[in-house]
Amino acid sequence: MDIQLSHVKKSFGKTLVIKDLSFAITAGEICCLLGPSGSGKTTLISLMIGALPADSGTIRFGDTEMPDMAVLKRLGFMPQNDALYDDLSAYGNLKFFGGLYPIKKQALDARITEVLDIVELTDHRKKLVKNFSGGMKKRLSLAIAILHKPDILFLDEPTAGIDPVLRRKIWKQFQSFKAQGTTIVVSTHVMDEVIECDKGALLYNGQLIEYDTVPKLLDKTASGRIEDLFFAASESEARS
Ligand SMILES: Nc1ncnc2c1ncn2[C@@H]1O[C@H](COP(=O)(O)OP(=O)(O)OP(=O)(O)O)[C@@H](O)[C@H]1O
Repeated sequence: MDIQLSHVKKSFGKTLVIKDLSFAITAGEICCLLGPSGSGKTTLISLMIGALPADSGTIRFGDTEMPDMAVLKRLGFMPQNDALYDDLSAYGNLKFFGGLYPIKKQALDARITEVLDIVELTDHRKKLVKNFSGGMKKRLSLAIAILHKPDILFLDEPTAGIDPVLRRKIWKQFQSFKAQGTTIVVSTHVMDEVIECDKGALLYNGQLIEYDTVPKLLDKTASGRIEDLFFAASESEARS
C-alpha cells in the first residue's frame, strides 16, 4: 500500500509546523524522515497514523483516505517515548497490548514468544520493565509495534540513545521486516542511518526540502554527507 500525502498542513495554535507537504511513500520501501529537532517528524508521523487530524490536505493509504479503521489496524507504531508499563514484565506488557487486538489467547501466546525472540528478549520475559535498560525498552516497544504483524511500520526515532552495536542489530531487524514485505517509515536525526533506507524525506522547519532515493540525495551533496543539504537550506533561509 503506497502512502500519498497531498498538500498536508498542520498548525499548533498560530504556528504552522507542517507546511503544505506533498509526497508519496512507496510500498515495500524504507523511507526515512530526516530533520533537525523540531522540524516536524513526529507531527508528520502522528498525522499519518491518524493520531492527529490535518488542518487541510489528504493522506491516502492505497486508495483509502485516512483516517480509516480498517487501514489503521494494519499499521504498527513505535513511539519516540516508550509507552510501556513499568510495573509489568516484558511478557505482561506484550500480553496487555496484544489484548487490544482481536487475537485468540493461544495465538497471542505463540506470537509473544515469536516477537520476544525477534527482539532478543526471551531471557528477560519475566523481568519488570522498570529494571530494563533504555535499549531493552526500545526493543520491547518494537516487539509491541510488530505484535499484530502490521503491513506498515511507523518508527519514531527507534534508535535514539542506543549504542552503535545494538543500533546495527535493530537496523538488521528492520531490513528483515522489509524483506518480508513490510513498508517502514522511520524518523531519525542520525544522518548515518539514511544509507539503510531506500528514500529520504528531508524536513526543515516543517517543509520538505528534499525527497529522493538515498543515492540521488547523496549525489546532491558535495561531501557525500547528507548534512550538507540541511546547511544549504539554512543558508538560503538566512539569505531570504
Ligand atoms: N502538541 C503540540 N503543541 C504545540 N506545539 C507542538 C506540539 N507538538 C509539536 N509541537 C511543535 O511542533 C514543531 C514540530 O515538532 P515535532 O515534535 O514534530 O518535531 P520533531 O522533528 O519530531 O523533533 P524531535 O526530533 O525533537 O523529536 C516544534 O516546534 C514543536 O514545538
